[in-house]
Amino acid sequence: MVNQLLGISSEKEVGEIAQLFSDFVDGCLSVPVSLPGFAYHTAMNARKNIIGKINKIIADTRHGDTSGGGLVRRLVEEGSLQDDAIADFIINLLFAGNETTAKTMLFAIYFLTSSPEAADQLLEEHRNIRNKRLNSEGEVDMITWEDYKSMSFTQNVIDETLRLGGIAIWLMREAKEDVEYQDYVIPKGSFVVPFLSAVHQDESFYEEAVIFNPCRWVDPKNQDKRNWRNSPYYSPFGGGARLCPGAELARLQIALFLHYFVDSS
Ligand code: HEM
Repeated sequence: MVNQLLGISSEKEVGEIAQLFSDFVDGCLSVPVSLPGFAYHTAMNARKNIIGKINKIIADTRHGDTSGGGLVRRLVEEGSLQDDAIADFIINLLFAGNETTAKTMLFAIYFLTSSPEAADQLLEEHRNIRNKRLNSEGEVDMITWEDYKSMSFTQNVIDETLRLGGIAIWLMREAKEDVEYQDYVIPKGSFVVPFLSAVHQDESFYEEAVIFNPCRWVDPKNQDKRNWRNSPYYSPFGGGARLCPGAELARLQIALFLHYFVDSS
């Protein structure tokens, strides 16, 4: 993510930003006291440092540096956002796309450890892909888009992980007008919390809903539920105008992580 957004590839600098970012995330959920020694204070300093690094890339771009720079550089070249909006946008993307994807990877491994059959099937899929990529010198070629598209069981594992262990448990909304729902009226201005995981784990939609079973997604009766872009039964990436713009990227990252993880284990 750091590489794609900021165009930074040196391991040392990526590590430094990862640390600053981790300080920032920790402090965002702490008591907001900005005094030395408090997590919030550390977080605000970390945010300032990250913004400093983004501003340097912006300045370098303006001085004609065209090497690297990632999304920041693209945004400067496009010229449609003010500098402070670029920095906020990048921090937002780091925030929205970092923990979510990493925790989903963690959950996938957690669920697989208690489901040896699914783990074996996943391993077989990835061993087959790896064997196909073995070249005549006995080396393994880089994974391709076609390889990714062929990971059908992996997609089942990702969908099942997001169903059972989705990171976005609920969303926050405000009713912009009175809304009638069954026998209720939700008055304009109400704070509404759609509880995604309650739907994802509802026995009336999913048999043995609390069991991790990636194969449920090949069952014909679940096909109409599966489309995460617009299914009312399955929305780990939200829906409508605020549908997660990073969903495809996240799925790709998780699939690649699983590929290299199971292949090296
Ligand atoms: C497994 C990983 C991810 C999950 C489960 C996830 C989930 C979600 C959900 C449920 C929303 C909707 C929030 C709402 O409606 O209030 C959302 C929004 C968003 N996500 Fe993700 N996300 C993931 C990965 C990513 C990645 C990788 C990025 C960017 C690189 C990203 C960027 C965003 C942004 C910018 C929004 C706000 C969209 C808007 O309000 O218009 N997400 N995400």
